[in-house]
Amino acid sequence: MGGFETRPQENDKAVLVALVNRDQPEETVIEYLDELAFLAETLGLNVVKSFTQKMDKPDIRSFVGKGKLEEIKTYVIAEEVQVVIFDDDLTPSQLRNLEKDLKVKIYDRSLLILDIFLERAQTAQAKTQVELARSTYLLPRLTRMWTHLERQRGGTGTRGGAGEKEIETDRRMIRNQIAVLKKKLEKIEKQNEVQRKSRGTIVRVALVGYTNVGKSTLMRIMTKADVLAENKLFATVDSTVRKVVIDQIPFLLSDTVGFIRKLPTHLIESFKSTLAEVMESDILLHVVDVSHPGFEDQMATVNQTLVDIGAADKPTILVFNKIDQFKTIDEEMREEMDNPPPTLDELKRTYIAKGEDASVFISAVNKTNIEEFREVLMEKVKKRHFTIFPNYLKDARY
Ligand SMILES: Nc1nc2c(ncn2[C@@H]2O[C@H](COP(=O)(O)OP(=O)(O)OP(=O)(O)O)[C@@H](O)[C@H]2O)c(=O)[nH]1
Ligand SMILES: [Mg+2]
Repeated sequence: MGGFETRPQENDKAVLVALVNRDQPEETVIEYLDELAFLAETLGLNVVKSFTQKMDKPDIRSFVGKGKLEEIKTYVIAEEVQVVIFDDDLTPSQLRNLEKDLKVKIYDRSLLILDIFLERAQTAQAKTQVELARSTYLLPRLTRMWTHLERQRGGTGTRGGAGEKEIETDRRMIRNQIAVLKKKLEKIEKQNEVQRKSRGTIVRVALVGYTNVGKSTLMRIMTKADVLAENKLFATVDSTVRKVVIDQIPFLLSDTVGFIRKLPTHLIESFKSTLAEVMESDILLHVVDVSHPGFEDQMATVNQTLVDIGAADKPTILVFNKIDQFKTIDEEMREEMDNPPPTLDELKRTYIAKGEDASVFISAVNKTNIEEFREVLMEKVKKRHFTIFPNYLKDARY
């Protein structure tokens, strides 16, 4: 049959390609590649190898240098690799050149994330948002291959290479599609706004955090609701809001899409309305996977994303999750190391000393310290609640 499908097939063989900064430590590089592999595996791909090149800036023509490209090409042919995934966004011309040189599906980080979102989106709103972000991303990147792919996807199915004319027709089609999606989204957003307003004044708490840290698991514990939690990146793409009542005080708890490094900007842009739950909330629960070696980087990414969406100044509780998985290095080894990683106790002391935010250390899966977490949360919820309703308990009693 020949031809390519738009999206990689389950179990397609994939290789990863990333640039390494001269001053990046080895562990960071491994972590970043692991994350890219996790993204690819979330989409069902079979990652067989990764290539890195020490370079501060990508090559204008082909992202990696000539020699590295040859090396990748040799491997791709020998091992019958079907997809090559680049860790950074490719420019339209890099994409074209790489397609020409490697003759397999070329993906980049953004497109991978967009496709995961596309697969995961449940509600009409999330679906429309992802389609919009994806179309906006693809518009300047239409190549002969993509045009061919998108046509197959849309069922128009032209066989053989598409010409410049067809690319132009497809551009027009995608532009129209973008306009339609935008209108659709506006309509959905209006409905949602009405819904959000009709909830009245009630304290609103939002779970935020890097992807896969345990937000949905915590949501499930707090609400006993059936929320999907999975060891996959971006298990949650839609927002869920539930009412919780603790100590007679009601509040709304929302679970939403997780953040990640280099989240495509189009995606943030089109997810702004989903993130409205975060923007309009009174209190943030910033969940952190403390067992992840890069958790502090992840926290920085989350904080930056919160700044980007204008939600950085809210009262926040840092919830350090997965303490059951936290790896401690034994004393003897620790003494021999120049710069040993902190123990859990040291971490606790550091974050308590920082003191701007409340912090708790829990295991959502083992339900460790959940009581303490509830107390810290309720203290903040009550404070907010009584600012909104100074007479609440009095009214309730009499
Ligand atoms: N060991 C351990 N695993 C946990 C804990 N909490 C959650 N997990 C696991 O971590 C994985 C991700 O959990 P989720 O609740 O889906 O994470 P999330 O933050 O909602 O992830 P996204 O929706 O993908 O952003 C699942 O496999 C959970 O079972 C914990 O306290 N300890
Ligand atoms: Mg989730």
